[in-house]
Amino acid sequence: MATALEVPSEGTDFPKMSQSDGTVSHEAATKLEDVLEVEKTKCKIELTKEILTVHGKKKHSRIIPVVSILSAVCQDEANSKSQLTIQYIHRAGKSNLKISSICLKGDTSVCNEWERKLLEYVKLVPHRPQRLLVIVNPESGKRNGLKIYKSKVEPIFKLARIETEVVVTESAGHAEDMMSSKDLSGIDGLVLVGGDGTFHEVANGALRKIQNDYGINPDNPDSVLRPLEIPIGMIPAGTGNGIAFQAYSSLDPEVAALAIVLGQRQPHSTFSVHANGKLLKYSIFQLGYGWFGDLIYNAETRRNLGRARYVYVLLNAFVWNNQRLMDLEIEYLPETGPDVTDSENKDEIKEWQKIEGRFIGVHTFAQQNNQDIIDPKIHHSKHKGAVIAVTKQMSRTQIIQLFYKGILMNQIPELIGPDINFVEFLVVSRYRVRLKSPSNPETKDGILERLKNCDGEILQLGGTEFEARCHPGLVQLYHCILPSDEKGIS
Ligand SMILES: Nc1ncnc2c1ncn2[C@@H]1O[C@H](COP(=O)(O)OP(=O)(O)OP(=O)(O)O)[C@@H](O)[C@H]1O
Repeated sequence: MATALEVPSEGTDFPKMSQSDGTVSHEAATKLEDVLEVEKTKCKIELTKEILTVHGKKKHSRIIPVVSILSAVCQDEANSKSQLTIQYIHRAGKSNLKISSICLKGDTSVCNEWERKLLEYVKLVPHRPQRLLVIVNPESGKRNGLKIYKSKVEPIFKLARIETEVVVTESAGHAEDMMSSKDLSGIDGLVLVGGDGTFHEVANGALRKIQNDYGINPDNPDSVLRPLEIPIGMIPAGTGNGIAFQAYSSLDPEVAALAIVLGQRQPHSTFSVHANGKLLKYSIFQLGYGWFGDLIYNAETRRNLGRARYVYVLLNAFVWNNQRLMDLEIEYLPETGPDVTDSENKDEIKEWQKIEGRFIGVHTFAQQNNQDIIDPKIHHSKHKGAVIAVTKQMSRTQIIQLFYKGILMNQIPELIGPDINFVEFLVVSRYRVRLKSPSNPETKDGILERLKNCDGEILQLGGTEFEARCHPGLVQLYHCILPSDEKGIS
């Protein structure tokens, strides 16, 4: 039997109803109590603003946090009796959220009152979305985004009584253009149905809009940017869906929809990428120059292969192993973070540092802001910067190490060790890259030197120099905390 006890309410950012001093408010302490039937057995039912409790034999009893209630629906039966069906979200396995239900029977007037009260309390749950803007890319992945939305996501949003405004994109760039002028007042969250590219467009449009609204010059890397106030959730319907996997540890659209209903959110660092005095794009997930950009360029030229294109480019990279070495000058502003207890680091003055050499590329990893940054020297500090990886030429074994253990599996800490001496990890708040001797822009190398992988999309730099600045918490992602993640969440 599934019980709602599996939903953690301690040690996570599940929204809580208690007051800031830790006490439960008078209203929350007020209980609604009744006796209703569960499978023909009379059971005592209690409801506070935080918990619904069904007392009874083991198979009937439940403790269901109000935050996890998906729906409460009362249906009339004969003789002034009704059935109240309560659906709730709970964990099932490591990376899964599931819906279970319990049916309570009793007098119609009592069941109606319970339905009313449950819905009232659910509406009070902090962060629970009531109105969402949904952007569907019908061309992502296997071109089934709309079908996924209609069959798997919309029914969940309807059960949760979430109002939606749905926009189906008509062309590449539509989502970004729309978001850059869309009035988001009254909207609690943005949901996109698609892949990483659609996420990137939605986030970029929304971030541009908010800087514009507040009169902030986004082109200047010194500008302090305004964070996006509402979270973004991704329903995986693309090819790679890396952002969705990072957020939910699952590529199941129903898990994503349930996580969005729960309203859990995680602040996330974002890079602004600048070149020639202009903001080019915001990057939320990954930013790769050199070899990491080549991979995405090669993958995009094989879009006809669908998901297999990523395997194709990796196999190619592995088999041919013809890495382009580039003479790079990398300047960076080290980030030591506010909570560093290590006295060695405490008084460190942040000054631009420089490394130069022949590298195959520079890659930036996605950074959730509540997690410890990965740096052996300052491992336990809560950090505000981001890790960039400056990579030297790799052997085939090292390529496997980097991809299997590192980027694809998102297990970067495992990369740090004596066998990872081909990557220099730097914790930065800002960095600049300059290619010292660029190739002719008409040649293949020249083309590759002038582009980046920005969230899995090709970003044209218009030159061979760029600057990227990390903005902690600029966006928030709907996500799903798994038990193994709890210690990393404050
Ligand atoms: N209606 C449309 N017609 C054609 N292209 C579109 C449309 N709507 C969006 N696009 C473009 O489709 C591109 C690919 O979308 P997306 O990245 O979401 O899917 P994907 O490439 O299959 O997945 P992933 O990026 O996760 O591998 C985006 O760059 C977007 O600009």
